[in-house]
Amino acid sequence: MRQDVARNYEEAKKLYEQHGIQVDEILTELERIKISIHCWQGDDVRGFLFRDQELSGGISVTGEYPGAAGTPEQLRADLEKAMSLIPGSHKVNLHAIYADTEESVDLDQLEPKHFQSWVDWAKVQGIGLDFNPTCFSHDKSRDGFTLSHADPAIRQFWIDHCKASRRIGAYFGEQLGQTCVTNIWIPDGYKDIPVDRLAPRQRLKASLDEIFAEEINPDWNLDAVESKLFGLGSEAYVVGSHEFYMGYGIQNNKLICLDAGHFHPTEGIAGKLSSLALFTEGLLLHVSRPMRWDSDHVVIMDDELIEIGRELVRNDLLGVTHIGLDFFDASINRIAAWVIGTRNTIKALLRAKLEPTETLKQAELEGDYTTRLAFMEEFKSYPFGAVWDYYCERMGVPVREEWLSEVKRYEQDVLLKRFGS
Ligand SMILES: C[C@H](O)[C@H](O)[C@@H](O)C(=O)CO
Ligand SMILES: [Mn+2]
Repeated sequence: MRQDVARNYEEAKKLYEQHGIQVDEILTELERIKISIHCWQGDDVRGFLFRDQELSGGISVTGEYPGAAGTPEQLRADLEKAMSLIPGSHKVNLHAIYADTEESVDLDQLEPKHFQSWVDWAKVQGIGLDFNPTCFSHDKSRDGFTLSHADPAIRQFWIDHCKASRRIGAYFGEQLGQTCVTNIWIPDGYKDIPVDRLAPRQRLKASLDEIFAEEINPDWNLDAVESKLFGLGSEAYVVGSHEFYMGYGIQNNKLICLDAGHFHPTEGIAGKLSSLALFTEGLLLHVSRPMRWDSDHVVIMDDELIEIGRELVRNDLLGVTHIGLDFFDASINRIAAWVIGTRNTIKALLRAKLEPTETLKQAELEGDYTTRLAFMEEFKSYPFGAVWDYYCERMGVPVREEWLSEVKRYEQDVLLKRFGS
């Protein structure tokens, strides 16, 4: 243990302990929190199944930073490098297009065997896997509709893909001993104002009912549904809106996924957690950063992230919340993107845990809003950074910005040597 890090930690601890905040215990709790790291930051959401398909579905990756992973082996190596710089043991979130197979197989025919290399790898890493059907970047989603498509044959293709995805998720859960969350997001929607908003939603509801009809052990797989307000090309209407999935999820006992970029530009998700928690058995988050639109920028320590951390901690929601990341930036080193976004997410949780929650709640209850405001403001400059540094050192990952030189070295030794970089 580095002496400067240990010394700063001891000083910080004294300050927090004056307020009854048990820092050592908090660090033990922090170790247990898993963040689901999204594989798609590593290759700009291209996947391996259909390398010639353009990214579609109203999402977009911009930037030409060299070194994107081009094979499953490269993507896994990059994830390993990122995870070696992030404290704790986490999960990796896969999309169906990341199947690792020589077979030419379409989405509706996917089986667990097409992901065996991922499972083997996850076992070696000691991590869990999460999963997502890929309802975009495919010939059958070219007109922007999938599970709500008016053509029953196309709809059936996507239903079968989602059914296959749940079985793959269950296989992950069973093999790895960690529940897999399989999250359904579809891009379906209209660019311009529709006449019939109801019929596509009726079809989506019927498709979901068929997808979820098969009973799957909830210890292996949990289903989630992800809403959206608008996308590129679906500005006027999205079938799977927040209201739609909130209703569906509550009625059918599914996790409701809140993506931080899927609401009105100034609308945050933090304030929604306490309401949803009262009516659902669990939540899934896609921690992202919208900038003017659902731009999926790398997560930074901004007000929204701090507030999400606080809501999870203050309301004791960490036990029922699956925290996933969802951003993709190709204008910077992709491993750095993972490291920055994941470290920030964990750091925001630590920061929230280091607040005097009981004191704040008591002050609020007593109507002493002066104390509430004073404490909230003063704690913003308490030395949580010293606690974070100690946590990183204790977990065997680089302290502060020291991780960056590792990433730069990997870029020189590995990323820039990749074909096409
Ligand atoms: C690739 C992801 O599944 C996708 O980003 C989805 O979760 C989403 O947020 C779409 O806007
Ligand atoms: Mn998302």
